[in-house]
Amino acid sequence: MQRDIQEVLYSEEQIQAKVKELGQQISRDFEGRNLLVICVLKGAFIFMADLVKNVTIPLDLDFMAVSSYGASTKSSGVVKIIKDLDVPVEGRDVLIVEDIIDSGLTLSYLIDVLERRNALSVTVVALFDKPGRRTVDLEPDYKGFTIPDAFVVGYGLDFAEKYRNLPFVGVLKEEVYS
Ligand SMILES: O=P(O)(O)OC[C@H]1O[C@H](OP(=O)(O)OP(=O)(O)O)[C@H](O)[C@@H]1O
Ligand code: HPA
Ligand SMILES: [Mg+2]
Repeated sequence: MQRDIQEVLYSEEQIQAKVKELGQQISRDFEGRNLLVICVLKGAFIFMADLVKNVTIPLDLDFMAVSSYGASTKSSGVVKIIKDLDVPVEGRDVLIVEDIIDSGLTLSYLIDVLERRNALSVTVVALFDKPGRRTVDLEPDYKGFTIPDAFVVGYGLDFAEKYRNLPFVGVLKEEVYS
């Protein structure tokens, strides 16, 4: 697995430090609110687990699974809901937890869905932001790292379902997917 990585962008330690910082910020900003944290599966599962351990205020959790990449390094452009939320979002302060914003299509679709369901507020935390590839104008409210225009894997992020279990994030060698 490690042999397929061209370059490590962020180590496990760097990621953990950033996640802690984000958790503390969110704890302060959402104090006294009716917080519902939504994990966007599958990619965000590790980030979500580490993040909520660093949030010190009460919260509810739910999961939504969406997919648009499949076994490609480019978005299909079609965001599919594979699993929907179990709870209504009406009147809730919703925090969407994403591993990465690339084209922005997944997030813009999700924000639209949650707003149409009358969430009180919709906020986004993304660990990685790849602004160079954006096709939809969109900025996360909380961001971990800005990354270059390369396909990355690890810490939940996959290529064709592999590499999610790497504890760091790195650039995948082009020969692996071309
Ligand atoms: O900004 P975008 O171009 O929409 O890309 C970001 C989305 O793509 C990935 O999900 P993917 O569709 O690969 O599903 P997965 O999380 O199950 O891997 C990633 O986890 C984000 O949800
Ligand atoms: O760079 C990426 N890596 C893995 N999954 C992704 N989904 C969008 N961009 C990426
Ligand atoms: Mg994926």
